[in-house]
Amino acid sequence: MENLEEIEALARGGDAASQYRLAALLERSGQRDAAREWTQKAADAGHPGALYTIACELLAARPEEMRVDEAVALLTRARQSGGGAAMRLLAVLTALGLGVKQDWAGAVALLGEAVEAGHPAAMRELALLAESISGRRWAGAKLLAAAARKGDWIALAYAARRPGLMSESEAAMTRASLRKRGVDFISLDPLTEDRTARPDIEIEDLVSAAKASPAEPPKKDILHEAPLLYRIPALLSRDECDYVICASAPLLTPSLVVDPEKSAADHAQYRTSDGALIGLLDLDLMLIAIYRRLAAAAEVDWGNCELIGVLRYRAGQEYKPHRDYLPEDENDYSEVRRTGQRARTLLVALNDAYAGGATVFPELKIEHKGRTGDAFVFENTTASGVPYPETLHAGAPVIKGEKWLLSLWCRERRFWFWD
Ligand SMILES: O=C(O)CCC(=O)C(=O)O
Ligand SMILES: [Fe+2]
Repeated sequence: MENLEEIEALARGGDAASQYRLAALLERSGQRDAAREWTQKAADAGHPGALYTIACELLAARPEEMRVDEAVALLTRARQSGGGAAMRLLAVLTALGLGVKQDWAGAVALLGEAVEAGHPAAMRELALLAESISGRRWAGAKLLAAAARKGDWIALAYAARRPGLMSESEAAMTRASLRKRGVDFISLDPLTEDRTARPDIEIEDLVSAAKASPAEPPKKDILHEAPLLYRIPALLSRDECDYVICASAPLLTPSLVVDPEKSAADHAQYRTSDGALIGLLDLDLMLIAIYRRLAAAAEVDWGNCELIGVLRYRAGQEYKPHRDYLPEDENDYSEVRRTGQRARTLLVALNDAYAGGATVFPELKIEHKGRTGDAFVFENTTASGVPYPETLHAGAPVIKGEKWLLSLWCRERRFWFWD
């Protein structure tokens, strides 16, 4: 039990760690204004956690109110006093080119710093990123195991199914406790494949592996021309798909869609799945590397993409027939004019252990159901933005199991919300 009076006395005495602690306790008991004041005091005293908290608030604002430069200044101060979370967020801003010059290698170096500072999520992120970019499976095993030992739940989920990273009994216990905590959206069953690990790989080598440019997407398999529809098998690996699922699972809410009758975002019966949008503060370098690969697969500039969406359909849930281009009415039209239409849609099957749930195009007589990691891309409009009504499509009802789908809508022109 913490003694609130004692913490408060220390906080009043100017101890930054106690000020930050007190702010957290006040926040938890709903005293937001008092919490904010103590966070500010702790930040003024240079506490990295407090500086990071305020920077996140500045970045969570609506794009036109986002104070990016101030956030970068706070994060830079936090980084100087060893704040791993700040280093990790600076890495994201550097990869995006938001408030700082865009620089992938510089971003990975910042992530490496966060790893050296012992930040558990950064350790898991670098391990999986290096594997993903270099294609060297298991290369990050040792770092992943270290992140798991520090309690990072995503690292635990990966480590518990990789043979040899934990003892059998430890792995079984970990799996049971993850299931109890509701982590049942990815399979925790041990993998059977051979381990080709190089368990001695060092952080430095992982950092340099992760700095490489992403590989070109594999070849496409064209299903229809004008409107163009194509498949790219195995665009993402299973580990990458599970990463997207883990990142979005805590963000799921009942879906919002633009109802074509009302042209307003509404909790409609139109789409009955749950959905998540991966926003700025949810991103990390692994997700950004995936994002860039998705844009390349959809053959659009990354800046033209909307946020990555993830949909989870349970048995009986569906996405009724619809078109992805935006209705040209007063609500959306100025935005459509600025960014262009939703010219292309990219879908990636994040899992495949379910029945039903195909994506169907009744007018084109095309039905698609991907294996885990397969991408499916279709044009919604001509190259000059004229809608193709025959792109009417639906996510058929799931009959058994859960369907997890990544959905990315791509505009004709630049879309980044924070532009
Ligand atoms: O669930 C599906 O298969 C279709 C999803 C979809 O149409 C969309 O995300 O725009
Ligand atoms: Fe759609």
